[in-house]
Amino acid sequence: MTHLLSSIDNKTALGIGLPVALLGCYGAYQWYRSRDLPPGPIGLPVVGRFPWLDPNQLHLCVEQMSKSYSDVISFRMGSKLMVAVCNYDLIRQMLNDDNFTGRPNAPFLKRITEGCGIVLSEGEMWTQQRRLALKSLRDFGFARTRSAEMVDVQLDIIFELLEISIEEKQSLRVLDAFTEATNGVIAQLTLNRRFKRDEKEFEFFNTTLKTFFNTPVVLNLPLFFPWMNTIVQLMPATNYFTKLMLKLHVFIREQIRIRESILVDDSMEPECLCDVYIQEKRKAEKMGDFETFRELQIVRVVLEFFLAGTDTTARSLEWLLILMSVHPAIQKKVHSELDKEVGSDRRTQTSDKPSLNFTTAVIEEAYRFLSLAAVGAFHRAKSEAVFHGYRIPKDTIIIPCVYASNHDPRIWAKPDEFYPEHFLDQNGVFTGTGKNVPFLIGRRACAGEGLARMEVFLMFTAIMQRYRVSLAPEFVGKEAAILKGSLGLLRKPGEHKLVFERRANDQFNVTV
Ligand code: HEM
Repeated sequence: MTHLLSSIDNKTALGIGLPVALLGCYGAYQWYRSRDLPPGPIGLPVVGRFPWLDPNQLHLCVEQMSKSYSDVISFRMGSKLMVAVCNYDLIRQMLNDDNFTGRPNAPFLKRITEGCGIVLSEGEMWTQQRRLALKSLRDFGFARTRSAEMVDVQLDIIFELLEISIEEKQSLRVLDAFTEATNGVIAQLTLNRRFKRDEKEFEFFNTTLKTFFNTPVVLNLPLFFPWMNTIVQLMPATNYFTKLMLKLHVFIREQIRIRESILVDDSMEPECLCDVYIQEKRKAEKMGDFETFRELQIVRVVLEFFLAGTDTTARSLEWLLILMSVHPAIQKKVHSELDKEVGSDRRTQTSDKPSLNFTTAVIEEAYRFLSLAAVGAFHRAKSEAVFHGYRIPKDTIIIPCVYASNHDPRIWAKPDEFYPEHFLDQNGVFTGTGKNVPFLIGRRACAGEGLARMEVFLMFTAIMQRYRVSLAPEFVGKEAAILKGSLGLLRKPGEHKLVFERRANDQFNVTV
């Protein structure tokens, strides 16, 4: 009997003691792992903070954690240590440090890119490709006259669509029209090609790009759970999306062939980014270097300008029109300024910017308020470092939280309101972009900022010159949900449609 009792006691003791001991070990391990790290919430074994993070509103979760802990916080997603930086000065300091210019190792994308291109590359390869891409785009009038002419061509197409919607008294989702327009601009800049709207090749390209933007999140999970890599590789979706990307590669390769056949003589003036790369490739090969400008490199750079430069710009325009619909008084002030400073017998030009203080402030405020790339693009610590007094281990994933910085009440008078006065002085003069970081800052900042700003300014002002925009009646009252939207790679507005009206009368005619 005594023996039986003592055996029950032992079992009970084991039943309670073992979990307590395991928990104690886990706690001690966590404590050891997180010594000197930025403060932050503890997560669960294996999954880390995943169960607490809403991927559709990740920017708000990060902002909330930073309010509870500090401007620099750490937490785990799966087995990966994440450090989020939520303060302008610290973002600036971090992104100017070469150690934080790495990119996380996303296995799905890495298999496709093989380290080529700009967006995911690192080190010497990245520096070289980025410098050349920026230089060649500047040389073709990047953000200057030539690109402005390309925008004009695209505007004609947008106006055609808006006119049809007015004639047919239909409400409209504008995103597709803007995506086509921004694709058109990039096609001309990178490939010197002007696609026609209904051209089969362009339709295929547009649709494939659009599908790729909807790559399921699960394909990128091995970034946080490396043990999932093999499982994800075997999934049908991986196969489907890899094939899709390779189709885009084939399309760009065909375009490179066309440019190569035109560029027969090396002394010919390059006409687009692709030409510059072809000439550099030929030069390098003459010197025996077959790696730096191998064809995949050119393919990736061109494709990345489409991937990074179309949806971003198109979404900014879509959001701007939503904001004008939700704030009719602000829209009215934009109309008045455009009428007074530009009139109705020509389209706006970039040179009009200095006289369009209010409109420029509205655009800048939209960039801030939206913070389109709300959690930026992830960076990676290339080696262990001390930042702001905290230890940042090698391979930590860095989140430069654009949204938290752009909604920081220490910087912005009304952080959660759409308030163009953030960028105006007492005399109504535009004060400059200040601490607004929609394109991020530092060594890896957006390579297309100049082009994006020019496209958004010219397209938005041209539309405002002609049209008044409002929410379709069935969406009135749903403004809060539309503005809240959700976060994929970029912040998307909630379900909505817009209605356009000609502003003056049917004779209103703005010519180029
Ligand atoms: C409103 C439009 C746009 C926004 C809000 C935007 C925002 C951003 C952000 C936040 C980054 C990440 C920077 C970092 O990692 O530190 C980025 C990177 C990049 N963007 Fe943009 N972008 C826009 C338009 C464009 C356009 C039009 C192009 C090209 C024509 C472009 C090309 C790139 C490239 C190549 C990178 C990668 C830079 C690198 O890794 O070195 N973007 N962009």
